[in-house]
Amino acid sequence: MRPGCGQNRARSPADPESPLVRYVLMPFQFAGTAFAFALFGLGGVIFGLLITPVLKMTSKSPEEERRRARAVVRWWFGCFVTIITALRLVRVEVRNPEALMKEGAILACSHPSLIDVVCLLSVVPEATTIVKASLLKNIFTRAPIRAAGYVSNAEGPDAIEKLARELESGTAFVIFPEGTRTPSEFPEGEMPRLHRGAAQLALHTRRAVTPVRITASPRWLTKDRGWWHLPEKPMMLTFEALPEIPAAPYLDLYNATPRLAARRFTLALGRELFPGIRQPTSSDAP
Ligand SMILES: CCCCCCCCCCCCCCCC(=O)OC[C@@H](O)COP(=O)(O)O
Repeated sequence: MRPGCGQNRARSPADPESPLVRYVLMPFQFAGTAFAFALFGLGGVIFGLLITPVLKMTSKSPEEERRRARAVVRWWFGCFVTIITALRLVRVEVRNPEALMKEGAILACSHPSLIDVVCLLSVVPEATTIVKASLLKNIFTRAPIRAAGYVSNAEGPDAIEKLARELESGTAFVIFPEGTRTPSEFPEGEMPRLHRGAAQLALHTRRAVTPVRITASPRWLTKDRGWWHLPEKPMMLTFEALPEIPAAPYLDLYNATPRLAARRFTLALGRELFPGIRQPTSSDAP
């Protein structure tokens, strides 16, 4: 037996990792991805021109309008994931979907790829999220974001109350505590510094946070490389909801020093999202 032949197993012609399939597929993947992104943006424009007015005219309340807008976004994101999966660029594994379906859950996630948020919002039944303020100025994304009532990261403390009401009504909240995509490499072996919004919301509402460890391999649609750097084999995107971090053990501290409680809570979250990676130094300073 040749050494290492376990790793170099013969590939069937249909194997998406075989070089032949890769070279035949690549032009289709390239064109298909460009098409899917164009479709994504076009969807955002059509949303503003057609869907928003229709939702306004046919919904009985602003809540219903928002719920239906979220359903449209969810469906559209599902279509996008289907296209990208059909192009053999991504494979999705959701380890415990039931944890993502829970009403009123705070889902705090790592963010290895631009597409993980699209995938997650296509899975969670009724969800809100925080978006970069710039997306509210972008003509391709602003209409659906407004209609779906997603929260801008430029909003102040009022957002906490708004989100607390949403959680109360059963809406889940998807948040990426890094505030940006997870870097390809951790500088100096330290995990990124996490924002404390998820912890603050959990402590304010006395709810648990569900850490959702999202991993991607090989990485694609990262912050440092354009979408045209297609992955050599389908990116395996894995979603794993971990045991909830309850708010209760932090509430006494929260009543005395809210900032410190939020910091400690966030450290616990970081340990779950990035196991074995060192916390940023001085992040537990009072
Ligand atoms: C016909 C239906 C049309 C629907 C069109 C959908 C377009 C809606 C856009 C919703 C945006 C989803 C939320 C994204 C959250 C967000 O803010 O993502 C930014 C980060 O990931 C990346 O940040 P960075 O790594 O710093 O670039």
